[in-house]
Amino acid sequence: MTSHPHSSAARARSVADHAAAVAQLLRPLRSADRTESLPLTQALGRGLAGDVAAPISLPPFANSQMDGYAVRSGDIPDAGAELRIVPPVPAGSSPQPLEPGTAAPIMTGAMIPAGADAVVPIERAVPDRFLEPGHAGTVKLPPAAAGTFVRSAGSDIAAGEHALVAGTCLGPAQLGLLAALGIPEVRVYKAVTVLLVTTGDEVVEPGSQLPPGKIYDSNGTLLEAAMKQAGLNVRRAGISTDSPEDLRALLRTQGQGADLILTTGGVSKGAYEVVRQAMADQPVEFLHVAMQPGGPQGVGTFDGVPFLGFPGNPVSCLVSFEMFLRPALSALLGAPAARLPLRARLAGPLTSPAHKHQVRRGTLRPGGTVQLEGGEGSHLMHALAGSNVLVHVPAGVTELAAGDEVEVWML
Ligand SMILES: Nc1nc2c(c(=O)[nH]1)N[C@H]1C(S)=C(S)[C@@H](COP(=O)(O)OP(=O)(O)OC[C@H]3O[C@@H](n4cnc5c(N)ncnc54)[C@H](O)[C@@H]3O)O[C@H]1N2
Ligand code: MOO
Repeated sequence: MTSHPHSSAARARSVADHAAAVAQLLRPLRSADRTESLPLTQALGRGLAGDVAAPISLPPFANSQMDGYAVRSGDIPDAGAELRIVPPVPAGSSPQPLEPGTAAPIMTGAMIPAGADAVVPIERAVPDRFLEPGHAGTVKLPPAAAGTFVRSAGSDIAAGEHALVAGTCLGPAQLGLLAALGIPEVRVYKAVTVLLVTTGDEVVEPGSQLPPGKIYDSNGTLLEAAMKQAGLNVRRAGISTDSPEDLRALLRTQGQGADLILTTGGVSKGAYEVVRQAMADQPVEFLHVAMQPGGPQGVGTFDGVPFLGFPGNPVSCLVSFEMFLRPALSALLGAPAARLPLRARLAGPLTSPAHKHQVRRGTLRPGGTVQLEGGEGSHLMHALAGSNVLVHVPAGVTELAAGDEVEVWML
C-alpha cells in the first residue's frame, strides 16, 4: 500500500478522508481488554467505557433548600399564621412527621419531615432568628405554596436513569456526579501509549551546542506536551538520525508495547526522507492531505503497531495532532475531549489556497473577534506560542474579509 505523494492538490486526500483513515487505524484501541476500573480521581480525563445508570436518586430524599421552617402549606392562610415550633431538623437526621399546626426549624439539606411540603426561609419569619435549642415558642409565618424551597427526591436524576453514557470524557463534574451517586470506581479506557520519535540530522536536543546548519528539536517537546495534556502516555525515543536502518532499529527496540508509533519529519519529497525509507517494506501509505499546514502525512503499521508520520514543521505537527489524532481518540475512546467549535469574526482579511483546508493560528478576543498571528508558514513557532485558537478556512474558500465568520478551536 506504499504510494507516492501527489503534489497536485486535486489528487490530495480530503481532511475528512484522512481523519477517517486515522480513526480506522486506531479502531482496535476500543476493545474491552483495553479498559480498567479506577478510583474516581485517577479516572480524570479518561473516557468512560460503558454506560452508568444511577443506582440511587438525587437528591435521595426531599430536602430543604433554605435554613427556615418546614411547614404544611395548607396550615398557612393568605394572612399568614402563628405556628407552634417543634424540635429542629438538622442536616443528616431523619425527622419525626410534622404535626398539623406546627413548624419545624430546618437547615439547608436536611430531610423534609413527612407531612411538610414547603419551607419558609428564616428571614421571612417573625421572629427572624431561630430559638435557642430547648426553648418552646411560636413563629409567625407568611403563606408558602406547596413545594416552595423543597428539593424533591430525584429532581436531579432518578434511580435507574442514565447518569453518564459510554464515551463521556470524565472531567470534575462527571466524577463529582459519580461520587454523589455513591460510586467509588469507574471503568474507563486505558491511557494510550505513544512512542514519539523526532527525526532529522539537522535536529539537536535543546541544551546542547547549536552547530551551523542545525536547529533545536521543538517537535518533541511540542508533541509530548500536547499528548500529555490530552492524557496520553508518551515514551520519547529521542532524535533519530537520517539513517533508515537506525530508525528501524530504534522503533523495534523502543516500540514494544506501544499502542501507536508517531514520528515527525522525513515524510515529504526530499532526497533523504528517513521515515519513508524506514517504512519501505511496511504497509504504510505516504500521501498528501488537502490541508495547510500538515499536508504530507504517513499512515499505516510498523511491525503491526499503528503508525502515524507527521510532517517535520512544528506547526504542522500540532495541527496534525489536533486535526487527526485528537479527534480519532476522542471519537473512539471518549478522551481526550474534542475541541469545541466556536464561531468568531475575523479582525482582518485573509486569503487561502482554493483546494486546501487552511488552519491558521490566532488570538480570540473576549468580544468574539479573532486576530491572526503570523502568516501561513508552518515554521512560525513564536506566532503559534502567541495564539489561543486554530482558525479554520475550509477548502473552496479563497478569500475572507474582516468581519467574516470563521470556525475556531480553542487550544
Ligand atoms: N518539493 C516539496 N517539498 C516539500 C513539500 C512538497 O510537497 N514538495 N512539502 C512541504 C511541506 S508542506 C512540509 S510540512 C515539509 C514536510 O517535510 P518532512 O516531513 O519531510 O520534514 P523535514 O523535511 O524533515 O522537515 C521539514 C521542516 O521542519 C523542520 N523540522 C524537522 N524536524 C524538526 C524538529 N524536531 N523540531 C523543529 N523543526 C523540525 C526541518 O528543519 C524543516 O525545516 O516538507 C515541505 N517540502
Ligand atoms: O503542510 Mo506543510 O505542513 O505546510 O508545512
